[in-house]
Amino acid sequence: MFNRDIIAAFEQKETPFFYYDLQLLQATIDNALTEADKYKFHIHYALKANFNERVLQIIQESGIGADCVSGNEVLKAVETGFSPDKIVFAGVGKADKEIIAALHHDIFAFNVESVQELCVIGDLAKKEGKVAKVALRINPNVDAKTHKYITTGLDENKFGIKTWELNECLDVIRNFDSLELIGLHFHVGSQVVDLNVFKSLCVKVNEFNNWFDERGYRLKVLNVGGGLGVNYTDPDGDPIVDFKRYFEIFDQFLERKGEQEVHFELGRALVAQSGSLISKVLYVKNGIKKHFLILDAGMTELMRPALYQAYHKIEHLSAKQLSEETRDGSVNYDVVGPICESTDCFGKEVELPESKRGDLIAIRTTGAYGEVMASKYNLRDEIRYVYSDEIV
Ligand SMILES: Cc1ncc(COP(=O)(O)O)c(C=O)c1O
Ligand SMILES: N[C@@H](CCCC[NH3+])C(=O)O
Repeated sequence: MFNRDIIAAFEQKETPFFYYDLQLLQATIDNALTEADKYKFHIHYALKANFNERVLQIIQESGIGADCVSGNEVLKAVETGFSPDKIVFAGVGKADKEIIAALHHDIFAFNVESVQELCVIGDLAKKEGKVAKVALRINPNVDAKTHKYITTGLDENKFGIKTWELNECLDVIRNFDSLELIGLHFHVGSQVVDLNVFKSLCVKVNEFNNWFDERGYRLKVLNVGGGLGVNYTDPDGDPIVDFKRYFEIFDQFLERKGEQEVHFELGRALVAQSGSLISKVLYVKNGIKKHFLILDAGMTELMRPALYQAYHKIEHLSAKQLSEETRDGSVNYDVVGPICESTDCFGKEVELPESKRGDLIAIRTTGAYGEVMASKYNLRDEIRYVYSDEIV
């Protein structure tokens, strides 16, 4: 991803910053759309993964819809130009003002997460003189086989409606003229790399689809959520995920009835590989048992390692500028940030070329859940970013 010219340009920039490869982003989107179009599948982009202005603009221009989890994300999607009839609003704790804002924008659908929320949306829509289109988010109890902190579709997770509450949901919907049931929504978790998980999800979706059909509800939309994982260990070998296989699975295993639409909410798979966090070595600390590389980026820029012990590939960019002969040997470093927390660590015992103050380091696959999860802790600088078309 990084040639000599790009690295030379990085050397002139103030670090840390997020670098976005917009060409890779475009290629990823194009590939996802090509594969989804084969089956007339609809893609919504999960804004929570990254709402950087230019990233979002490119996604909006591709015609993909928006999956939002807050009133502000709905507003951001509208401001960016996503058509309201392609905006869905999910989230386990929608506040009244967020629901009202979404109603005013006549969004495509609310993905409803509880019986109580259904009543609140029904009430608010009635007061606003609107009909809210709703999809019921059912917790399918499918194990996403991912990190326990990012699994969402198990009975013990807070998300979605439990199956034994579905009759009650139908009662509520029948009681409100201001509610229109348009579909079902599922999401099993994030960073799912075992595609068999999606086969199991399809089986569950079919069961629920039948359940509703038997009760006279031929639903317009089956929304199967997102969660498709990316390759964190080999970002250059595997820059675009296998959308072909992913969508094939849903075509093969999902039993659509009549004209039912299938909707996806992809976040990470669309944006993760196009982002890298670029940082400089501030200090090299050689201890008795450990060697530390202290970077100018920390958990405030990229929280995933501290939060989920997530792996991100760490690359020594300055060494790439040197010829083979002039490179020093390698050292195992704990690569850490400047934040006043011991969990502020990007990787332990990472084998890297022997490093010095000022060397450039790239932390890869940070286009998803990087910049958006940044914090001001320790009163850190605002996040900086650099786009590929600004430097080449
Ligand atoms: C309901 C819902 N939809 C979509 C997504 C997007 O997930 P991902 O970035 O894993 O594709 C998430 C996050 O996991 C989610 O909770
Ligand atoms: N933020 C998480 C994923 C959560 C996805 C939203 N449900 C991550 O970095 O992997």
